Amino acid sequence: MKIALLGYGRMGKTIEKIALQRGHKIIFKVDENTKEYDIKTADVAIDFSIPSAAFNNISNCLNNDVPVISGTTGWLDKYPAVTKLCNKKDGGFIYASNFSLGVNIFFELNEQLAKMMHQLEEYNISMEEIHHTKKLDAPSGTAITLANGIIKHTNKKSWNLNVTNSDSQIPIIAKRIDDVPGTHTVAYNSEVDSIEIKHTAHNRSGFALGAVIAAEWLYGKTGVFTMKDVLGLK
Ligand SMILES: NC(=O)C1=CN([C@@H]2O[C@H](COP(=O)(O)OP(=O)(O)OC[C@H]3O[C@@H](n4cnc5c(N)ncnc54)[C@H](OP(=O)(O)O)[C@@H]3O)[C@@H](O)[C@H]2O)C=CC1
Ligand SMILES: O=C(O)C1=N[C@H](C(=O)O)C[C@H](O)C1
Repeated sequence: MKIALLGYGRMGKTIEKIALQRGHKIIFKVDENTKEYDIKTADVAIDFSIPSAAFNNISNCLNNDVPVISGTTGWLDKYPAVTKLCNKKDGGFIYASNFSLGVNIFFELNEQLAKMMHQLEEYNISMEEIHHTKKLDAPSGTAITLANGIIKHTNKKSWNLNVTNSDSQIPIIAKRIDDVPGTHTVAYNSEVDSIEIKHTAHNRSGFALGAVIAAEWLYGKTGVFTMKDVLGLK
């Protein structure tokens, strides 16, 4: 496939390596300084840019009939508008807060655990995410997906960043340390014990491989999809 990379930072560069290994061509790379490009020449676009740029990047692809994958976090207030545009244009779109296979299994595990824990009032839930110091958004998109997975199965109504426990909210502690690629922990603590599930990314290759697999899967399809569709977890 001819792939356009919208965003050529840490993730864009890792995706390039994996896409080339899998026999794809990178036809152009867009960063903050790219003035003009013709998105129509791409078979598929992969957006790993910045929160303020993602919506325009995605809309430009959909308006030009180019299927698009986005892993950029921190722009989801505009997700309903993207869904509407994608359906109107009969385009193809996938967003995932985390494209790695391991995290998508972790998402399933998190929901199963939440279902098991929600009757046990003696346990307090909390979450922690740790990322590198260059990260622009907090909490991470992955932490928000995990929180939504818990909200679906419990009486928690929302999440709260860096605030201690409350009955209706899930506290998420966000830490920024050196070059940590991404570590997420969901913990249930009682007076007598703790249960924790944790995913630790050792590098960015898992995110990048998942994004390229998602792009391969999306090519030739129309609709708004998630990694559950790509991985057959539905
Ligand atoms: N879903 C997932 O699996 C994962 C998601 N992410 C998310 O992906 C995003 C990118 O992460 P990362 O690569 O680490 O970030 P980087 O800061 O390393 O890269 C961001 C890139 O976006 C570029 N950029 C800035 N403005 C625009 C624009 N208008 N159009 C296109 N590109 C632009 C930057 O250009 P310049 O260098 O010129 O400023 C840079 O190349 C983040 O939102 C992060 O949270 C990260 C890992 C996994
Ligand atoms: O910014 C990052 O680096 C990452 N962002 C994603 C997120 O916000 O969840 C995915 C991963 O944790 C790395």
